Amino acid sequence: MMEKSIEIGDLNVYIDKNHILKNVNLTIPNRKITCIIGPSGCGKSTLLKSFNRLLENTENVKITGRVLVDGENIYAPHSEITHIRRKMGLLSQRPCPLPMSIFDNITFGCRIHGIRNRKKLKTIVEHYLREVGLWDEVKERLNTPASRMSVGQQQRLCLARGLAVEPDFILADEATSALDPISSGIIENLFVKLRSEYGIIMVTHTLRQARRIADYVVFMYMGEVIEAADAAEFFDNPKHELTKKYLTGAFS
Ligand SMILES: Nc1ncnc2c1ncn2[C@@H]1O[C@H](COP(=O)(O)OP(=O)(O)OP(=O)(O)O)[C@@H](O)[C@H]1O
Repeated sequence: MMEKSIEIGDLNVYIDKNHILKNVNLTIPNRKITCIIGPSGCGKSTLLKSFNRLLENTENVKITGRVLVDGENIYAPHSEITHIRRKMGLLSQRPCPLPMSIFDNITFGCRIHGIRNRKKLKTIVEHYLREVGLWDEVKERLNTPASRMSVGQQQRLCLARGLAVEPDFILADEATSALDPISSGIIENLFVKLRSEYGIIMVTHTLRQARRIADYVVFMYMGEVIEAADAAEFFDNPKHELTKKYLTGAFS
């Protein structure tokens, strides 16, 4: 089977006439952790949002170019948004559990996609809570509100909720920056475990985090992709002057 990937071609994004993403050409590999790094405001989140058409919620946005997910241009006129989003699990900076029980949080997406059988839903809940290492912590209180969990647990719950709809990719926007070091480490370790099954794309502003877990690195500066390479190559043998400066901490 052909490996799924995200291919970005001549992607330009304008917001209020500001040129935010400048002619981005890039292939994001599947079954690897890709870290998008670069200084604040360089367009990391905008690039991530372009992968599941989240930018369309922004006012005065204009997007040109292609994003091919699994060979399909998600910006083609007849492309359907639910179908695209199903391929992408999204993890935001702050955990955002739905205002319902732990159980219902996990099954929310499945129910939208038509799974109603209670026994099947129970199996799904246990499977994905185990996948994120939460089962033993919460199995006795599946029907209590998710909001009562700790922030770190909530973030793992949100990850489990995303996984439950069986996406191909996980998009994580600084998904550990609001967490304490222990919870943050748990999420990092989960990403490392999950990369055998999913393409994980994470925006991070900590270079150290990228050094710890990235397989592939995309370095952006002022809306442009300056350099994209396998992590070992990127960190040990950067090609571009700007990359070298960024890695030595000349700017951050
Ligand atoms: N909704 C919006 N309206 C206007 N400008 C926006 C909007 N979203 C992003 N921008 C602008 O686009 C540029 C890129 O923003 P983006 O959030 O993608 O950068 P980033 O690299 O993720 O930054 P950070 O690391 O600070 O989160 C910034 O100049 C920002 O001000």
